[in-house]
Amino acid sequence: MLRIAYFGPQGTFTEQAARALAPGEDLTPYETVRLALQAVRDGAADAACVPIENSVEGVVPATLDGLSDGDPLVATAETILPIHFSVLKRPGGGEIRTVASHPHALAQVREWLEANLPDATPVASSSTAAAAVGVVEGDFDAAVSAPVAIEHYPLEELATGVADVCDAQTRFLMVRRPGELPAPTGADRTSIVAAAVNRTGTLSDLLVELAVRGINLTRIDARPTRSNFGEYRFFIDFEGHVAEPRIVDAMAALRRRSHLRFLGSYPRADEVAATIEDGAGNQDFLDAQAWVDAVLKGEGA
Ligand SMILES: O=C(O)C(=O)C[C@]1(C(=O)O)C=C[C@@H](O)C=C1
Repeated sequence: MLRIAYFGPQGTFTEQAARALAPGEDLTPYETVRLALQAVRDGAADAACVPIENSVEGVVPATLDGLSDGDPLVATAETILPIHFSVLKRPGGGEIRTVASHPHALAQVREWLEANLPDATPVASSSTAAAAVGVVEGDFDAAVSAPVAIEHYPLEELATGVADVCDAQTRFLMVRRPGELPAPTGADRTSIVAAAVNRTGTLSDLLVELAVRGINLTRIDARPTRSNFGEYRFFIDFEGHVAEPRIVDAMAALRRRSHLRFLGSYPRADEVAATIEDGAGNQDFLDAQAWVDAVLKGEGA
């Protein structure tokens, strides 16, 4: 049985994602994303499930920083969950003066809180489930939690199906120590982080390497390097798998232009097939390479 670390405690959306990605495996909650990733690096877990981006609030900084620092880890799978919340309180309970949750969750229910609990003070907690634990322990009066949290904690629902944006989604990754890659499916995503020198055109030079090969971006984010003010790392997701000739070509070019870390090639949860531009398909790259090989052997021109 695989040992799967996940961003917990029990009852987070991430636990739900881990169950979807690794059904029947041995799941262990860790209090922070960093600790879940560390468990994989230390060998205490075979893989970790962590949130990466939300359609309303954007990226999860702890995950980006956790993947770019420390020993390399690579994503082997992703899943996307619809996000709507339950607001939980102690049974009976009294006035709701504080309402706690993960900052991403609070940001996704801001309008609901203003309309329904205008006098309650929002308080940030390490996860949606940590907020539920805090309510059980009397630290807060209510928690904005994943619907499954009610199964883990002796709380009652003040409201369910809460979301300012009704079709909000969060994407989660399963990451491991580098090893065998998942096979290409034709509907894959590749994730990288690139640090380049601070000079005019650096970012555009990186993006051009993808654009000229007809490779479609699915996400780009910048995070500070944390060492030199004003220096950034670029987290780039694009369509395709590193085992494809067109992606190999792009990765080699990016590697020449930046300090590059490969963060994985894995099947897309939405199964959207990669866009292939005319003349930029894998066979086009293979044919071009075969032509160059023939030239080198003196067999063609
Ligand atoms: O706290 C949780 O339940 C999580 O799994 C984290 C997280 C996030 O990081 O965005 C996941 C989904 C929701 O968007 C809110 C919180």
